Amino acid sequence: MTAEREVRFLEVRNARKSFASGNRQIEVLKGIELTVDSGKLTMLRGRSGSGKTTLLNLMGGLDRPTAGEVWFRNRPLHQWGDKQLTVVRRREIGFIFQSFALLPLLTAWENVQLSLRMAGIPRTDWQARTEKCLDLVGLTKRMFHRPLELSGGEQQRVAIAKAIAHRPLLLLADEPTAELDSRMAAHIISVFKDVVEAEGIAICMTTHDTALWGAADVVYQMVDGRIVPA
Ligand SMILES: Nc1ncnc2c1ncn2[C@@H]1O[C@H](COP(=O)(O)OP(=O)(O)OP(=O)(O)O)[C@@H](O)[C@H]1O
Repeated sequence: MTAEREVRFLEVRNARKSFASGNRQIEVLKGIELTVDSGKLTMLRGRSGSGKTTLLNLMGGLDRPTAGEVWFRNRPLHQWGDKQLTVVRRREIGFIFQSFALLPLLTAWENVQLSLRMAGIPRTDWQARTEKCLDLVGLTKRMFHRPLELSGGEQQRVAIAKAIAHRPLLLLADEPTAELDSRMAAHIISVFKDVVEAEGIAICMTTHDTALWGAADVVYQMVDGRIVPA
């Protein structure tokens, strides 16, 4: 009898990723083992070039490993084609990148609403969900401002509201605090903790900001394409 495998929310198993550089292959991920759970804030720390973004891309189905496995809710993303990955990304995953990715001519409200429209959420749900998400990130009073009328931290909070609006189960954030001062960065992390608690989702973010690690439920440290004890 074979033992049943415990199913985790997101599992990366012995993942490798190489890129071609001229006629050489550069191995950027060298056998990554990692799990991410719902209701937890997970941080990936490591120097620039250690492979954090490459790993995040595998976890979010933006790219596939050269070898190894990525299981998301017990489904093998490493075996999936582009169409299936696009569907899972659109429905179940939210992304936040370093640059805020807000549309400059739209208000905070309109930016969040746009992501509901893109995700195919029924129009009748837009108002309540937009209000809820902007409230969760503490921007109720500024929801009719355009990005340029908001501070960097406020813009990033709009980006969070936008990324969680369609109720993803997993939120991936690549250096979400890199362009913010330490006070704003701490605020963004407290918003992440509120989102984890209020929505019960999993958040995995990369950061090299030492001051933030203490707020994580789980920290993985990356060195040169490998996970080492944090
Ligand atoms: N598409 C690609 N083609 C070739 N090399 C790549 C590609 N993507 C990433 N790399 C290389 O892989 C290494 C790791 O990059 P990655 O962006 O994952 O690191 P990182 O830890 O996120 O760094 P940073 O903190 O600077 O964003 C780098 O040396 C980078 O040049």
